[in-house]
Amino acid sequence: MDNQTKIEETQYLEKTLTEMKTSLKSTETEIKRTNKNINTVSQSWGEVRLKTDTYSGIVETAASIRQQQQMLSERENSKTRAEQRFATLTKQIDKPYFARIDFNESVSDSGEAETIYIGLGSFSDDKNKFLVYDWRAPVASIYYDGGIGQVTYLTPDGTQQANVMLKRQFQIEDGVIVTLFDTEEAIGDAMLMNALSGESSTKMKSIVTTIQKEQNKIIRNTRADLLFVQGAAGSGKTAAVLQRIAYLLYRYRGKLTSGQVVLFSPNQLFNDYIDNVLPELGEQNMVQMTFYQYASRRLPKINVETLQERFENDMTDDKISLVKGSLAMFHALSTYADHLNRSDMRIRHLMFRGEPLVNKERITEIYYQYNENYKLGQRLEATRETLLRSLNAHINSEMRKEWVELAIENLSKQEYDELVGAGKVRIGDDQEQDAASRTRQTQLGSGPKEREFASEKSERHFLAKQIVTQSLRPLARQIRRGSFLNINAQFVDFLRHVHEYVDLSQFGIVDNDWHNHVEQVIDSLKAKRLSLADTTMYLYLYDLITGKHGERDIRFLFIDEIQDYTPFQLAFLKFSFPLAKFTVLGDLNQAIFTKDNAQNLQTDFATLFDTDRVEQAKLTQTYRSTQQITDFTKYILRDGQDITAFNREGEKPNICVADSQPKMMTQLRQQILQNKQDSESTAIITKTLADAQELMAELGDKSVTLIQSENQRLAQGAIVVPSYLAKGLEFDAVIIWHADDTRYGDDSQRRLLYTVASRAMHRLTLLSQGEMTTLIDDVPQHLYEVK
Ligand SMILES: Nc1ncnc2c1ncn2[C@@H]1O[C@H](COP(=O)(O)OP(=O)(O)OP(=O)(O)O)[C@@H](O)[C@H]1O
Repeated sequence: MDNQTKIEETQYLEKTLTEMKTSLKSTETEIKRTNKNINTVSQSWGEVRLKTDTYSGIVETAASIRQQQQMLSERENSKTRAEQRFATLTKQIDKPYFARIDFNESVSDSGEAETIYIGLGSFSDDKNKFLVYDWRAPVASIYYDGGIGQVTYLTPDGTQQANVMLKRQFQIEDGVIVTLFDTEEAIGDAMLMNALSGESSTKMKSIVTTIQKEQNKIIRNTRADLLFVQGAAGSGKTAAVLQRIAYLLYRYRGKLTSGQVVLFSPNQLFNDYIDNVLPELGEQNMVQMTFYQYASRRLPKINVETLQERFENDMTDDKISLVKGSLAMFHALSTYADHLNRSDMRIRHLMFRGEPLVNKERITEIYYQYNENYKLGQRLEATRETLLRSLNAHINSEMRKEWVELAIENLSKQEYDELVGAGKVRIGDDQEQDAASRTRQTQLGSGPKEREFASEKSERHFLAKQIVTQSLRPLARQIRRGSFLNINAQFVDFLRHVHEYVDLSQFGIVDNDWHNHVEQVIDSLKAKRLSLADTTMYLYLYDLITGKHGERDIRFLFIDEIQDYTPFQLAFLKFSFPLAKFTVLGDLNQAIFTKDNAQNLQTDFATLFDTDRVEQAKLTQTYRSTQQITDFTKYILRDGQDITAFNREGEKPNICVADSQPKMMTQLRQQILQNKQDSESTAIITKTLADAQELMAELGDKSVTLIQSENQRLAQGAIVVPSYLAKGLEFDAVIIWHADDTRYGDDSQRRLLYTVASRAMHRLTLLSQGEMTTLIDDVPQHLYEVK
């Protein structure tokens, strides 16, 4: 790079920095000013007069409170905007941009080239001239999509062409240009190499400076309703998708918030691992959860099968898992629910004081008295209303009963005061939910008011009414919650009648096996436990019966590690987020839960979308591991040949065979020490949790952390982690514990072994007791070292 160029670029950087600093100062002043304003408004709360004696007084007070609130929230909004701008600018000042391109928009245009600088966020001077463009701006796509010369790039208005004359990349640190070089490629290998050679950290980083063309397509896709991203381990699926979220938040700014974007991730540790990326890009994190969290949150009284149980104890017959996870089962449940519109709804008595107040026959009659145009949800709503009304009719008859008489006799002074002071109570008054009742209580004040009664009879009448009304209140709540529907019984009824809706023989299941299975499910339901497959079916049935239409506010839904979902679960998510566009990422080779069943996943899921709106993207280049590790791991797979490693050199994977567990332990200790000396973060991956716990006990090394639950935080230094929790994560060095036939003994473990081995970035060690696992028999010997 000649000197003149350096001088010019330094001048441009200095000019940008000066403008940024000025802007930072004025933003700071703006924050101070708004803070002061907020204080003034807050202080003036004291001036709001509370007039609650008369109706007009209450209205007046409410109006001035509202006005005050509005003023406060306007000022707080402008403070938040200023604070956000301040945070972005502070970040930008260190590295205002990372690239420059000179181009003509029209290919034939021979006029003067336009020059733009690209950074994490855009920045314009006080004359509104852009000094830096956001990497997500349409024009910035030129940078990612091609080299020098004619480049076709994607914009929201379709493809555009440009003639690129210069592509320059910068490394700027603390406001100083460290390196700059011109390149002719899309994203130069040198830059990628530089990005990948850094040490791993416990947190994933953003990849904006080195996004690859294939990834850019995924990031900027706005057309597809279902975007399928397939790619080998470490091919940057997760990375691309996180930049995609940042892109979407920018592209639809003002219309889309981070709360309308949901990411389903494989486990909680993974959430922790990726949660720095969006903030690093100046955006707020999307909503992140696991499918387990989503499902179990809705069934708080049931113990839903955890990740560990699903991985280690899933005893369900494979054929049964297959049918339960199938789309056929999903459609069967929908048909079954249609049928419930006509008959067979399981209903419970509405019990009061140990006896049916409204018996189930009567409720069933009410439920089915509405015409056939009613949907299940409407039927439920209408039944609720009728039942609530009928409760009022029961007040008078109950008031005459002996238990009420007794209750009046036994009232303590305090209970009496509370009853007469509480004002008129309606059955529907429910402290948690009824805002009107709260308002009434506020108006009346919290203390009991003296109440005069004309006669003893009217006092008794009043008290009786209060007592009955109060005791019926829990019933009103039950009605509102629809607890007269017996969903458990309904679920079991469906299971018992499944053969009427699905051809079980097509799944190789005989009636008797199914029958036995249903009995097992009933037992576990009684014990308040459900497998994840059953939970999903249960929730879908529940939603159909209660007429839920899903969360319509969510606009984009992302599912990572889709191969571990069943078609049923995916269909349920589509039903639960009906207006969301889906981006799903997966690698069939890493299907550790659903195994072979994952094969039809993509086609099955696609049937739920408009064919025109389904798109696919494939990533074959891997970035995580060195060439040596990728070459080794791809041979563990039977069909891993189209995986190409990014050309980054490292040592060959090493295999240590020991003839006893103590010797294996000695080798483990040596390897941990070696990795520590070489500053390589290490994960010792065991197959199961029991293995991890046993190993920790024997190892007795306080500097090593055991990760045994997905709710733990990732720790610095070496960790021991069971295989199913390592999904989606990466480490400098990986040691696979018991890489022998005792743990990885047959073909069904092939994908698991591939998944754990592909977590390694620079160093991979396999420790075995006795012979190595036969799953590496196909790996050419020159690809590894044996110790
Ligand atoms: N364009 C890129 N530039 C720099 N680094 C990248 C790029 N793409 C991916 N990486 C890095 O490669 C590593 C693997 O990426 P990522 O975790 O997204 O892969 P994945 O396909 O989701 O893998 P897995 O299926 O194993 O979970 C990460 O460290 C990521 O930062």
